[in-house]
Amino acid sequence: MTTVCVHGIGYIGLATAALLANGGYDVVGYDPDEKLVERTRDGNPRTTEADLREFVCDALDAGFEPKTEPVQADIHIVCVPTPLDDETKRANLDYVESSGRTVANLLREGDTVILESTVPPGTTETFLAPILESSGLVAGADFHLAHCPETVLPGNIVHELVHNDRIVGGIDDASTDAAIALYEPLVEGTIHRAPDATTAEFAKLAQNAYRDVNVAFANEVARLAHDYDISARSTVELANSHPRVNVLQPGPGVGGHCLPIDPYFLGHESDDLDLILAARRVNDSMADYLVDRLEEELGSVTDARIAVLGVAYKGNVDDARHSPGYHFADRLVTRARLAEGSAAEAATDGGLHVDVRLSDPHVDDERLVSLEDALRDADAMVVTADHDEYRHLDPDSVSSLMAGRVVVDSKSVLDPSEWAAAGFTYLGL
Ligand SMILES: NC(=O)c1ccc[n+]([C@@H]2O[C@H](COP(=O)([O-])OP(=O)(O)OC[C@H]3O[C@@H](n4cnc5c(N)ncnc54)[C@H](O)[C@@H]3O)[C@@H](O)[C@H]2O)c1
Ligand SMILES: CC(=O)N[C@@H]1[C@@H](OP(=O)(O)OP(=O)(O)OC[C@H]2O[C@@H](n3ccc(=O)[nH]c3=O)[C@H](O)[C@@H]2O)O[C@H](CO)[C@@H](O)[C@@H]1O
Repeated sequence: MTTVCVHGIGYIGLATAALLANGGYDVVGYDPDEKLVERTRDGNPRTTEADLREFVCDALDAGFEPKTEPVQADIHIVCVPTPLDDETKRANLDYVESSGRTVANLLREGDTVILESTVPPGTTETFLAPILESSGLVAGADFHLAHCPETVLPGNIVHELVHNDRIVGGIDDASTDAAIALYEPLVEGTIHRAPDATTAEFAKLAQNAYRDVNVAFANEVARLAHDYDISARSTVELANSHPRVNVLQPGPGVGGHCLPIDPYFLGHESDDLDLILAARRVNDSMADYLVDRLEEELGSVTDARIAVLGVAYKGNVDDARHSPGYHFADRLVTRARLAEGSAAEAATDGGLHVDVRLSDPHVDDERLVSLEDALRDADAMVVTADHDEYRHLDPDSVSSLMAGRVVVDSKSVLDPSEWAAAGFTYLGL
């Protein structure tokens, strides 16, 4: 039986390991995080996606072994984090480097190494290959090496893992063949053969930058529509009746640990980011824009009590990385401080000058309070994630808790006429 060692069993690695184990491969999932390994081994994986939980439990029954030690294997799959360095806006490849060294120590002639982490163009060939070659083996000649980017959508991972198309790019044809042979029996989507690993890396980043740019377009349209005092939601719906137009939905900004990061990777060895950087700026500025809208209504946010509903980066997920909700809360605090003094004072001022109550039914964080505590005596309610729970909020019950009657619905989850009928000033995007 073909043996596989998946390096990193976080969100992507765990699902990939489970897919392979359920498909008949002999799979070890190596992760240095002892707690993660223990709870995964106990059938309690760190996920709120019910079908992923079941998928992992099936994999454990099929022999999948989570371990804190890596093992030799015919195929090594690297699924480690690739965060963005906030200062330099460059990819931090430290985890890829250390994982590469681990694999180099285990590598045997004829093995295959697949990098699934999202990386800047050129990483597989010019960064990972030399690290693996410290084993004394030569990439292409002695072992196969390919990039196979992951494109699953959080919230729908098990379905997309099987049904999405895949892009596979090896450092040579034999490497591409070896990687395709691994996924082919398990995947129902089409497997696309990239001309090389760098093209596969680039294509993955282009997909995420494309989506980020398109959300930025929707956000700009929403801001323009407001200037004409018309509804962006209706505008987008009408514009999308054209057969070749599909404007996305405006929102409080773009979160998660892919879309706000991956577009910068495209500029790793190039100065030519322009539109893509502008889109990043537009999306990041949505939090300030929402504070502006709130100030237009409240006069000032200083000393206001604001209930922020939803700190997950999008609806019905528990992930709060690069969360628009938290970003909005930070901008509220900064604005309230600025109103109290100079920018220099604001930077050092420990006082808050605004009472921000954060709430989210999906996220586990000690800063969060219950929905009722967030809304009690609040001057305004701001929805920043499209959780299903918020679609069913009853305006009369909310009204009985709040002091003010202002609602900002940045994700279009509420019915504007229903909230207006209950006496609220409804601010949408
Ligand atoms: N989450 C997504 O939606 C998504 C989708 C597509 C691609 N990606 C990409 O996949 C990669 C992994 O993302 P994720 O969301 O699974 O991250 P994650 O943080 O959930 O998991 C990464 C895991 O790697 C482990 N790890 C760190 N160093 C290691 C090492 N040297 N050896 C073995 N394990 C190590 C960590 O302990 C962690 O459990 C990233 O490059 C990400 O950009 C993520
Ligand atoms: C190209 C693509 O599809 N890539 C996906 C993406 O996954 P994701 O979960 O990050 O993607 P989204 O669901 O788009 O959410 C991102 C943010 O954009 C906001 N948003 C979205 C649509 C909209 O109309 N208006 C918005 O405002 C939303 O609220 C949230 O904050 O990256 C993963 C990792 O690489 C991929 O694997 C996965 O395929």
